Amino acid sequence: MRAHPAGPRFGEILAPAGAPAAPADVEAMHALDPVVWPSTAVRSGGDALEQRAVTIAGIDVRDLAAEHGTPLYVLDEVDFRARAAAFRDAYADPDVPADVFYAGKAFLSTIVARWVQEEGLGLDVCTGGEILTAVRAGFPTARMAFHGNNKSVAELDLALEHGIGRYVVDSFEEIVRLAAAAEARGVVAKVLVRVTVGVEAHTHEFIATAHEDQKFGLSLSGGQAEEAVRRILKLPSLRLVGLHSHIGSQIFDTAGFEVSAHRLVALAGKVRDEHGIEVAELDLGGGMGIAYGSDDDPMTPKEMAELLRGIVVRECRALGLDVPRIAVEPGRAIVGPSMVTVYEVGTVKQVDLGNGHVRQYVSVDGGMSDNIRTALYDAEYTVRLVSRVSEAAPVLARVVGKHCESGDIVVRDCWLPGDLAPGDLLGVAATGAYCRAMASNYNHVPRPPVVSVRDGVSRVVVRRETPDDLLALDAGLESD
Ligand SMILES: Cc1ncc(COP(=O)(O)O)c(C=O)c1O
Ligand SMILES: N[C@@H](CCCC[NH3+])C(=O)O
Repeated sequence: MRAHPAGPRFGEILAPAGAPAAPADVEAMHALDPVVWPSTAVRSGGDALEQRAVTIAGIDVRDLAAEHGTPLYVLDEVDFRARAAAFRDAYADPDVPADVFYAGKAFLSTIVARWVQEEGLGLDVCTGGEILTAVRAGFPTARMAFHGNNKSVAELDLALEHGIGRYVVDSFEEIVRLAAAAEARGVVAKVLVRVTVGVEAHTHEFIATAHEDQKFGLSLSGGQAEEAVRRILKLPSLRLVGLHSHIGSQIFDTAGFEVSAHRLVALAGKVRDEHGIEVAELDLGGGMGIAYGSDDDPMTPKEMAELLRGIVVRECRALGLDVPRIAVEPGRAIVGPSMVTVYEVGTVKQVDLGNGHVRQYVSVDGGMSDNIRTALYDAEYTVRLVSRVSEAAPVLARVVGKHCESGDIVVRDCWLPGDLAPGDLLGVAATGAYCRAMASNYNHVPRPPVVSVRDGVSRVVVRRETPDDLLALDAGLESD
């Protein structure tokens, strides 16, 4: 392809220190790496460059933007279901029965809960709000597990009322609260003890959860986990079914899972020795990493399942334990890659970095209110011009939001065509997990909708908030 007449030539552009390498050619600048983008995302055919917009499930993103507005989260149903099914199949070993719970905290709506049910998965919930969403979807409550370090009495009662299948208890206080609530209802709650296994997971500090100095779980090394088992076994309204550990999120290094599985089985051995009972279930949590960029190389569900099964079986044999039922709770690994956020470009501004480089600040119509992950965790994303293809040479760019905050960054360092202009659409890949779920109304910005796409048809999953929705929360000037 020919280079843009006005700009530098492809292949001759040097990136400043710390920035990714510039794309080698027009194709690379527009490529949709299947590792990062949902499975049905492709550039449409046609020779004219403007025809080569991105389609998802056969729908042109320009049509999606025209119909639903921007910013817009586009959820690829086929991709979501395929990932859920891949987890289900990976853990479907007749010799070692296992359950896969989709972690609804990553993203939950009634439609998504229905897909999860139809694909044969269970559901991990951690608040009353998530429970009510799943209940509204008619999700079988026996296939739900209730997590959280500070479940309120009201939430526990709500869960018991709906017959939630598992309670992952996180503190001594919760054991007392849950036992009392179950007793008052005349039911027996099935519980797993959330164990802090003391693993330093290799991920961002804010999303690591099994090292000692944090709020989740009952410490293994401090003896609290064993003490929790003792207390549960004394309470007739609770039934101990298992042990649970979740080491963190966006993890690539399997060593943490291995150590965690090893320590949970060792604890199961101690429980057997002290109480003469074998725990029936071992839940190893979620946290499986996904590719946000082409360099990320996550394990497949199958590889991960084989690894975890292997460890649990081996360790149980060594201790003479029956192999318990295994569970995992992937959230990000199912919904993360299935969603793309589509933004419209507004202001484009150039800033001279003083080192021979210029940075193009590309402002979009959303930002940290629909994706807080870059600001919060230094997360990295892949962005593409999705409404057309451009032959302009790439420029070092930063995609920023519209909020009153300089840290309002969506994609910190990327290369985008040098002719980006207001009205162009950008797509940010792999925004399914913890983006809409953690969205806010900062600066009174209404949260974007989630629209699912399949076979050329789009469907609103969560509608767009309106300024009226936000104003309705304001008590107004009249106090009556
Ligand atoms: C207990 C528990 N299970 C599952 C998950 C899901 O994690 P991920 O979305 O990284 O798979 C989380 C979140 O980190 C969690 O806290
Ligand atoms: N919210 C975090 C993950 C935490 C998962 C819940 N324990 C993220 O966006 O990566």
